[in-house]
Amino acid sequence: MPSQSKGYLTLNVGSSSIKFAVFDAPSLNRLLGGELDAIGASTVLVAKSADDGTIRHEWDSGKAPDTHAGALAFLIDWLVARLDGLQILAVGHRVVHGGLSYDRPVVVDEAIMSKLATLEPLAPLHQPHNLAGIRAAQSVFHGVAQIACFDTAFHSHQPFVKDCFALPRDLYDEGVRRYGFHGLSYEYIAHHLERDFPLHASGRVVIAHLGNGASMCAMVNGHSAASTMGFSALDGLPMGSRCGQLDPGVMLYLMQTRKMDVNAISNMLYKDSGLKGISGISNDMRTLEASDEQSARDAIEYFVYRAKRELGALAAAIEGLDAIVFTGGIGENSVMVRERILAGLGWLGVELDDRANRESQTIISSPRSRVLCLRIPTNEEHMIAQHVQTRMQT
Ligand SMILES: Nc1ncnc2c1ncn2[C@@H]1O[C@H](COP(=O)(O)OP(=O)(O)O)[C@@H](O)[C@H]1O
Ligand SMILES: CC(=O)OP(=O)(O)O
Ligand SMILES: [Mg+2]
Repeated sequence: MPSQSKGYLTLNVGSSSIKFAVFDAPSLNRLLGGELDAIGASTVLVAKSADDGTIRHEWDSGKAPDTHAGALAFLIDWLVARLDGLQILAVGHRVVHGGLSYDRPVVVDEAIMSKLATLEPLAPLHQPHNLAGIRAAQSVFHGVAQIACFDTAFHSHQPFVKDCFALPRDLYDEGVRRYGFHGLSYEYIAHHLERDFPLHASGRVVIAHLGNGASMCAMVNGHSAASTMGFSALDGLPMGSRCGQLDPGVMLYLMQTRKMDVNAISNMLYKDSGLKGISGISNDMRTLEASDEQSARDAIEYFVYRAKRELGALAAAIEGLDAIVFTGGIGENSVMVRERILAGLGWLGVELDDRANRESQTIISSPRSRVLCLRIPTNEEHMIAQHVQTRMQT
């Protein structure tokens, strides 16, 4: 990396991955970026430098960090060794939950850290790791601004009916509402659409962010109008290891009949459900697609079924549909999942172009399709860097 220059570091700690990138300031050209993928299963670090050189780091058997904390500690050391004199002006962090208080990026201080920690129970697979990322960066980049960018911010300021639950009203006032997540990803896609598909960007779009965490967002004129995720990062679509939408009666049953306590239920819903729970094999779509087991097929079938169902519901919520965008680890990479979801949406005017889908082109619908279907890789790190730069300039 060029010494004497200045830049921003961004950290995006997801449920199965830690993505990172270093950007030059003020151009926001990416100097280095990559991810630690499949944390806990078969952690691997893959990164790309600005000249497109690929760097791959694998560990000897049994030596790979198998927790987010271990992966983070490794990554920070690894990054510092590669900065080569680059001055980090600020570090931007994806923080999934901003609660009622934070609807835009903030420079964190101790009071904010404490407040964000109170939201950990609403996103236990993310929020503690997001805050650990801030602590780790603080300990290496002394005195450098740590800026939290929130997944929830893109969905904030919805009208009452869109973010309430039909519960006693005082719970709403206390903050028990639908927040929605993956907002940095949706915001990035919204900008991309505005640039490359302006007509559709000003219309009604459903973005399917399908990764280890999965949600959909219905957008009207570039603004979030509805999301499948709610109060916590559990609701909506089934995910790698999270249940998605669940009848609250099941929770009562687990407590009353199985006598399960909060920890046991939390572990089940966050870590042992979704694709992993149904298949009994893996949370990872790659593994399930490669498996011949019936339970793996069941898990994929349920994922596709719920995706079609939620897509239909969101199209109804925004009274029509002009475009669908696939993004996230599954949305960007699984030809089969995209094909199967779209094959069930002919009634909405969707017509897939098989070849374009197989080739993972940007436009994957046929020219006759009434709804434009797109595959657009997300870039939460770039969105964070944009927020960081804006925040540093104000
Ligand atoms: N080539 C692929 N084919 C199918 N699914 C994939 C592929 N690559 C990644 N995935 C899926 O994407 C998930 C990771 O999604 P990603 O959005 O990067 O992660 P996170 O939710 O942790 O941010 C993996 O767990 C896996 O299910
Ligand atoms: C909110 C969420 O589920 O994030 P991720 O997809 O990164 O796990
Ligand atoms: Mg993610």
